[in-house]
Amino acid sequence: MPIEFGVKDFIDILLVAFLLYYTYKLMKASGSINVFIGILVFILIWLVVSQILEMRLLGSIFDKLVSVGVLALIVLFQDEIRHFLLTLGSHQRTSILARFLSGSKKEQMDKSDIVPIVLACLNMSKQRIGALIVVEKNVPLYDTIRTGEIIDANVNQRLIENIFFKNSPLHDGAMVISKKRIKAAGCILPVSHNLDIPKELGLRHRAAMGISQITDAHAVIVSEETGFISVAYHGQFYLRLSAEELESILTKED
Ligand SMILES: Nc1ncnc2c1ncn2[C@@H]1O[C@H](COP(=O)(O)OP(=O)(O)OP(=O)(O)O)[C@@H](O)[C@H]1O
Repeated sequence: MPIEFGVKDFIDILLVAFLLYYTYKLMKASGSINVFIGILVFILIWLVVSQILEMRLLGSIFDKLVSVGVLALIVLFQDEIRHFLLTLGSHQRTSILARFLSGSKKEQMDKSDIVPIVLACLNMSKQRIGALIVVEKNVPLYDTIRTGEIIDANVNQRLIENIFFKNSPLHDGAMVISKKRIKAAGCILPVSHNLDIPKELGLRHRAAMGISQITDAHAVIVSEETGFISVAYHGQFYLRLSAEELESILTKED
């Protein structure tokens, strides 16, 4: 029987390849690449046992494992799946639809909101005051805001510095800036388990990376140890930034 191969099959293969590549990238970023390889090896053995060798007993055991395995994978990779869906939902084209459905207006940060953040970071960097500031973009940060103390104030350089001052009760944890307002401080962020993060970067950096992997927020870090200013964005670090570089990253549209 001749095998028909049309444009539809080509697109089908291309989409599967893209899906596999994206899964690989997500798992690499979250440090679970070995699980990805394990799954591939399992699928390969399953195909050989049940399709090529046609071993019925072992094949039926593997079939059962595969049907339960899909559920297990959803539980195991809920963060990665969430990130994938968030990335889809926070893409510029789909965010218009998301905003329409949620009824919230887009409030773009302008220079007058970004400059106080940059100046505060610069001052804290000089004084070696540790800070972690998450700037919301398209994906709402309600869950993160709920873990901290609500402030709801205008973005103000002195207020930012005051909050992160060592003896301030809210200096621990992250500040969240949303819709041109300092919404909350002392917030707890999800810590990234990525094994590729350099050992010298501690929990503050890992927490910034964590939130940048599951949302499209900018997470600005001022290191207490070195005074360096860095940003985590879309699962990538931009380290040792100057004030100008920080301003340009925060101003940049997706
Ligand atoms: N999950 C988290 N969410 C929010 N803030 C966190 C989280 N984990 C740690 N932090 C903040 O980071 C601080 C600890 O920073 P740590 O010294 O471990 O990190 P670091 O990346 O080495 O930063 P630094 O260079 O400033 O020392 C905590 O005091 C806390 O304020």
